[in-house]
Amino acid sequence: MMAGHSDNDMGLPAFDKPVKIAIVIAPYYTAIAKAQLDAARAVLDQAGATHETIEVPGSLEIPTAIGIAHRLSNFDGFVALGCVIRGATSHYDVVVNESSRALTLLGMQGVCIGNGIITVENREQAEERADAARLNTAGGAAAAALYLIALTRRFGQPKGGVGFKPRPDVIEVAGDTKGPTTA
Ligand SMILES: Nc1c(NC[C@H](O)[C@H](O)[C@H](O)CO)[nH]c(=O)[nH]c1=O
Ligand SMILES: CC(=O)[C@@H](O)COP(=O)(O)O
Repeated sequence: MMAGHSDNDMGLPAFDKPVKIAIVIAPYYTAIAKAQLDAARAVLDQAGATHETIEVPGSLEIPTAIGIAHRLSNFDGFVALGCVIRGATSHYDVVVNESSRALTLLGMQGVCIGNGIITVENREQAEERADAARLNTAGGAAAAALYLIALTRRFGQPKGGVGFKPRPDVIEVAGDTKGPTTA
């Protein structure tokens, strides 16, 4: 799986338990969005992940939608897809900088997100990056989300005997340990 200008084909991680992904897309430019969606879905299907698609009006709403879905549902990770093309004002910088910053902040809190928001100067650059047969940035974002999920599962495995084990006859409720159960 190679994407963007990278020459490193890292392949895709393998999973022994199902992976559930949400693709959160801002279809601001419909043809670009379709190409991105097809590219991301192809990679997720190749990895055997299940996925559903959530649409929002613009890229600025993508982080909020991911935050809501992460808090209220049970996705293992997210693929953020959008396309931001510079216009005549500084609004481009707002959309680009704030959407990427918010996605990074969510990632630092442990949310597995592949960022496939295209940020470009013109339509031609957008088409080249959305095309799975060319730079395939959406496929790369899907792969990135899968890698972060694999990393979470790798380090999230139960530790082998490190630290104290709770006594089987004791139920701890929010730090207030109850005595042996009689149930
Ligand atoms: N100009 C682009 C936008 N702008 C819309 C914002 O993302 C946002 O939806 C609006 O400011 C309301 O909060 N969005 C894109 O995804 N791409 C653009 O080129
Ligand atoms: C990226 C944008 O927000 C852009 O489409 C807005 O265009 P403009 O700066 O000409 O208002």
